[in-house]
Parts: sequence; structure tokens; C-alpha cells
Amino acid sequence: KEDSSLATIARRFQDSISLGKTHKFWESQPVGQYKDIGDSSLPEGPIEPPTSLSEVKQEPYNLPALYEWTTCDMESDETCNEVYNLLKNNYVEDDENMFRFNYSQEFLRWALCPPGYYPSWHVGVRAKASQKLVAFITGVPARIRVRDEVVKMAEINFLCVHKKLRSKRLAPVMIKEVTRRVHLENMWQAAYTAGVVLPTPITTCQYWHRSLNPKKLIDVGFSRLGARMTMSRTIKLYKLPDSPATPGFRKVELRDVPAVTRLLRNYLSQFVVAPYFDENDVEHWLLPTDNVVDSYLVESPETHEITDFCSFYTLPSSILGNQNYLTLKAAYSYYNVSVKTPLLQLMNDALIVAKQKDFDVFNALDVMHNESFLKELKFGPGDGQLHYYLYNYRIQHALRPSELGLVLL
Ligand SMILES: CCCCCCCCCCCCCC(=O)SCCNC(=O)CCNC(=O)[C@H](O)C(C)(C)COP(=O)(O)OP(=O)(O)OC[C@H]1O[C@@H](n2cnc3c(N)ncnc32)[C@H](O)[C@@H]1OP(=O)(O)O
Ligand SMILES: CNCCCN(C)c1ncc(F)c(N2CC(C(=O)NCc3cnc4ccccn34)C2)n1
Repeated sequence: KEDSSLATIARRFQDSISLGKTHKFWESQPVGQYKDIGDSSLPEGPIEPPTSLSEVKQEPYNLPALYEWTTCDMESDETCNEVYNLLKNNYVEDDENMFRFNYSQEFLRWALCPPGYYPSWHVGVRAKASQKLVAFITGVPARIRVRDEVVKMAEINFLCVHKKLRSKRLAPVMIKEVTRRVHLENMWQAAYTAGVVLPTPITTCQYWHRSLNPKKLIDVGFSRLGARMTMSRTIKLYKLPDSPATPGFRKVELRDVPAVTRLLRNYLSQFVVAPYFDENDVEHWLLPTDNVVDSYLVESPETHEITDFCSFYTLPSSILGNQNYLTLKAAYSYYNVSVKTPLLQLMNDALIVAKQKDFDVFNALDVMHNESFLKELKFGPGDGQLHYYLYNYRIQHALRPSELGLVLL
């Protein structure tokens, strides 16, 4: 995906004109507006004040006649399976419609049921007649620090409208409804990411990909054989050792949660925007869960001190229209902390264990200190950009990706 395909050029052109585009819905929302860019008289922080709970709209927004709201209980296998299938068939695709995310059911339960989650924030739309799930949007609560302020926010994700119901202005209704339900819990800010340009990104990140199974990636069209490269030369280029190099590199266990929490809080405090994790959060988000998230630490063999940490999550993609393969197994870099072990060596060990677990590709954004290892570990730039947004919270100047310490799923 490193070359800029025609579709990517077209999207980037689209993105560039989006800065001149009208956004009928987004211009009505408390988000940074394009016209405000550069206006340093506007203070950093909440754009609109909270309202009293009695002033929050008590009843759901109107839907088109044939549709009704539903709350999706993600702890119910049946409902989780309905959500899984809606996303499997209708969620994010790449510009050339060759891949579509295939978040697993266990991943969705993990992502949507963290400590203190609100079931009412798992918002669905059903067709009244068939009771089929046709749209979805979610929020989960998170404490996000912005500079010195720790703000309780909703992390919004999994916005999805069935392909047959697109371009009917359903998305703004989904967004307003989840906003209303977040307001009912007395929360007034949100964080979200998207591959599309909207008013107004706090930063724009670049995806990078490290081939682990180059033959499959080339066969399915994810990557292309480099110029003057043969397949066997390419396989050799991406070959990795059979086991990690760092002494004391091991999986994280429950007993490590206090030490990993201390390590992570210290490390994340250097970024302008980052989650404010406590031990409950670390236990949920960073303990290894099969097929969902993997996490490793470095325990000094001499002192038994825990000095470093790395993690990645599992997000397969369906491969659309390839006879030999159905699924692309992708690992996404999550949170990494390098104190004693050089980040380059720590991430190389992450690549080694990801290859051992049969991942085809290891993806990373250029956030935090990731820039320092991407090229040296043979990552190639992807064609996907990820824009980060805050709702009802103004940041004076857009951030550099290296100032961002937040990874959404
Ligand atoms: C205080 C609490 C606040 C909580 C809420 C915080 C905000 C959360 C915001 C959501 C965070 C989501 C995070 C993720 O999940 S990002 C992943 C989004 N999902 C997909 O890309 C899956 C495949 N695509 C679809 O399902 C549909 O195309 C979607 C549902 C995306 C749009 O449906 P459709 O294509 O049928 O369009 P429409 O006619 O209904 O509506 C058109 C309007 O919608 C605006 N639009 C289009 N795409 C997005 C997008 N990704 N974020 C925000 N807005 C988006 C668009 O600019 C236009 O508004 P305006 O340009 O005229 O103004
Ligand atoms: C709202 N949550 C944000 C995270 C969702 N995430 C992971 C995401 N959002 C936009 C992207 F641009 C993106 N990319 C990973 C890179 C990549 O792997 N591109 C090829 C590819 C393989 N499979 C797919 C499926 C969909 C899109 C591109 N795909 C580009 N990732």
C-alpha cells in the first residue's frame, strides 16, 4: 500500500477540497471550525459550557419512519454477533475497496465494555419490519489529559451505516443521538479518529506498515514487489529472528499491572494529549487477551525491575475478491514504553513475536516516538491517513503526531 494509487490521489484531492467544502452538519457542531484556524483570541478548552441535565433533550432524535433506535447489549452473544456482521459487511474499506476491517466479536466486547462503560452508549438502528441492525455508533468513557487538564471524555467509534442506507444524512442523526446519551451522563467532550477530513483535525497521522509475510501481502495486492526486487530477495529482506533479543522479554501478567501502570503513566505524561490510565484501565486495556491484544514487558534478570513495555492489537481485514486468501492478519502498534531498552530493539522484538503469531503485517502510526524506528525496522508508508479530533474542546494549534499519546481502536 506504499505507492499512491489513483484512488489515493483522488481521495487526497477530495480531502484538499474538503477544506473549502461546506459541512452542513459539522458547521453546526461545537468543534474547531475552519474559519477559526489561526484565531489565537479563541481560548483553549471547552467550546460550549455544560448544560444542566434537565436541559438535555430527554427523548431520542427522530429517525426516518421505517427505523427505530435500539441499544446494543454487547455482552449478549446474539447482539454482539449482529454488530459483528453489520461491521464485517459495511465498515471501513481502503480507497480501492480491496480490504474491509473485520473486527472480531471478542475484540468488540473488549473495545466496548471497559471499566465503567455505559450500555446506553452502544447505539443501534433497526429496520422496524425486519428488525435487522442497519446502523451503529458507540462511545466508551475515558479520562483523557489535554496538556494539564484531565477531561472525562467519550471515545466515539464504530460509526457504521449499512451500504444500502448511505448518503441519506443518517450519520448526523447517529452522532447527535450518541451525543445526547453522553450528555445524559454529564459528559461534554469526546475524542474520535477518522480516515476522512472533517472540521477540524487536532493532528493528522500517517500509517506505516512492516511486512511480516511479504509473499501473501504481494499476492493479495496490499504491497507490490519493489523495483529490481525478486520475491525471494523480498522474503529475505523482511526475515526476522525466531525469538526476541532482549533478556527478560516476557508476556505481561496480572501481577505486573501496578508496575506497568506506573511505567505507562510516567511515559504518557510527556505527550500533549494522552489517556490518563489507572490500574483498572491497564488491567482491561493492556493485559493479554487471545486474538485481541498482546502485551510484553522487559523484567531485568538481575534486579527484576520492570523497565519497558510494548503492545499491539489484532485487527484482521477481509480480503475482498481474492481466490487464495480470505483474511489479512494485521497487528496494530498500541502503547509502547522504552526506558532502559532502546525503542528500536523493543519494537524489533514486537515484530518477532508478531511474526511468531502468524501476523501478515504490523501497522503503526507515526504517533509518540514511533518515527524513531519506522524506517530502520523496514516499515513502509501506507496510503491511509488517520485524522484525530476532539469534540467541544479547542486546541490552540494543531499538534504534531509526535505530541500525541492516544491510540484509538
Ligand atoms: C460530547 C459527546 C460527543 C460525541 C460525538 C462526537 C463526534 C463523533 C463523530 C463520529 C466519529 C466516528 C468515528 C468512526 O467511527 S470513523 C469510521 C467511520 N465509518 C466508516 O467509514 C464505515 C463505512 N462508512 C459508513 O458507514 C458511512 O459512510 C458513514 C456512517 C461513515 C457516513 O454515512 P454516509 O456516508 O451515509 O453519510 P451521511 O449522508 O449519513 O452523512 C454525511 C455527513 O456525515 C459526515 N461524515 C461522514 N463520514 C464521517 C465520519 N467518519 N465521522 C464523522 N462524520 C462523518 C459527512 O462529513 C457529512 O457531514 P457534513 O460534511 O455535511 O457536515
Ligand atoms: C476509527 N478507528 C480508526 C482506526 C481504524 N483503522 C485501524 C484505520 N482507519 C483508517 C485507515 F486508513 C487505516 N489504515 C490502516 C492502513 C491499512 O492497513 N490500509 C490497508 C487496509 C487493510 N485493511 C483495511 C481496511 C480499511 C482501510 C484500509 N485497510 C490504513 N486504519
